[in-house]
Amino acid sequence: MTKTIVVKIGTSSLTQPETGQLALSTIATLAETLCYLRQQGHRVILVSSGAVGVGCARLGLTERPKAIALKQAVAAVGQGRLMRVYDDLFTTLQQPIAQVLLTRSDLVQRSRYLNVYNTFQELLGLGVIPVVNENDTVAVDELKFGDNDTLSALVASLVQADWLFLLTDVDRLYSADPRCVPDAQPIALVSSIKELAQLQVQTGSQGSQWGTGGMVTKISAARIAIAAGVRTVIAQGRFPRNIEKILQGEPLGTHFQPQPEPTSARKRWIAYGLVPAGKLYLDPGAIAAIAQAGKSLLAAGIKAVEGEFDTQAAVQLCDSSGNEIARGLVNYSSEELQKIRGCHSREIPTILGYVGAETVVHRDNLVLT
Ligand SMILES: Nc1ncnc2c1ncn2[C@@H]1O[C@H](COP(=O)(O)OP(=O)(O)O)[C@@H](O)[C@H]1O
Ligand SMILES: N[C@@H](CCC(=O)OP(=O)(O)O)C(=O)O
Repeated sequence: MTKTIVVKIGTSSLTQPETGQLALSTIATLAETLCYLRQQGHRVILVSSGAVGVGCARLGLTERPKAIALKQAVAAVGQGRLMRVYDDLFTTLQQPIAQVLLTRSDLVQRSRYLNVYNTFQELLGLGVIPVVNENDTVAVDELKFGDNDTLSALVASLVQADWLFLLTDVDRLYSADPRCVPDAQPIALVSSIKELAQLQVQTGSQGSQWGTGGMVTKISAARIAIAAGVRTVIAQGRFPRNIEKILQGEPLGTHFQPQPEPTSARKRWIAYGLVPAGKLYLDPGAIAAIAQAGKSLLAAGIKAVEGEFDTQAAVQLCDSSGNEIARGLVNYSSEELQKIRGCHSREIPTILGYVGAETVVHRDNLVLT
């Protein structure tokens, strides 16, 4: 049966750790594997990092640049080289590919989000393998995916993929970073988001020398993807053929089982496409109402408002410690919410001088995170 498969490969797998030069045999095997999947009739998307790493190698830089303008310039050098290599390999295998460079803002605006969706559908319908990366050269800090793990999960969610493979330089997720904790325990299966929280995996904050985000971003990417119904696997990038083995049922890597009832496409856009513009701190009663009873958020349950935003902005709904419980689109601006927070809905017309919505976030616009 045709499956939609998103494969993300990180810089640490695409380049030689010692020199930063391209790991050509890995990339060639990856190309062969993805072509094999296409021949099996699957729809395939590759999310490839490496623009900054390859750009550094091309320019003789020995460290990942920290200054934003330099990083953006280096990415512009590396992205072209990377695509050249991919196109040579895939063309040899008679497989057309496409370059898709995205920024966060492409997913924020609903019309652009739908446009990106349509473009992916057309490319996949044409039998093309889209090669996706963040458009590092133009991305601004406030509107960035920041790492390709998140980007790949958002792409997998957008196209409603069946599988997301996060290929990296370790063979799976461990209870702690195996580089620092030699007796860290391998984790084969994570069966729910709740189980993931209970496992209390230690990730450290750092990835490998050239990678961005380490395991933290892979775990949060897995969370986004499984909520969208996408089975996610963290696996070793040096052996791309393992993807075929995993699809045939071999127990390799760490599997994250998808949520049985995926969140709807619109709610996924609210939760992960939009960038939250503020925070609403809720009292325990409001948290129980939205999280357990599936109700809308009313002004009475809001204790504090953070940030400045207009009506219809996306905001985070948090407990008193600031832990996010849900996201939603607000029916009032931050200025209005400062006046009506803690009040009963029937008082709103008197306080604001007009009749507004009864709810602050309607349950149709609210998604638990
Ligand atoms: N709990 C953990 N299990 C496995 N690897 C971990 C863990 N915590 C941190 N890591 C580190 O994450 C690194 C992979 O992240 P990163 O360098 O960003 O890879 P990539 O370039 O593939 O995105 C591994 O090399 C490993 O040292
Ligand atoms: N967009 C950046 C990649 C950022 C990133 O997430 O890198 P990695 O952790 O290696 O997957 C690049 O192409 O260099």
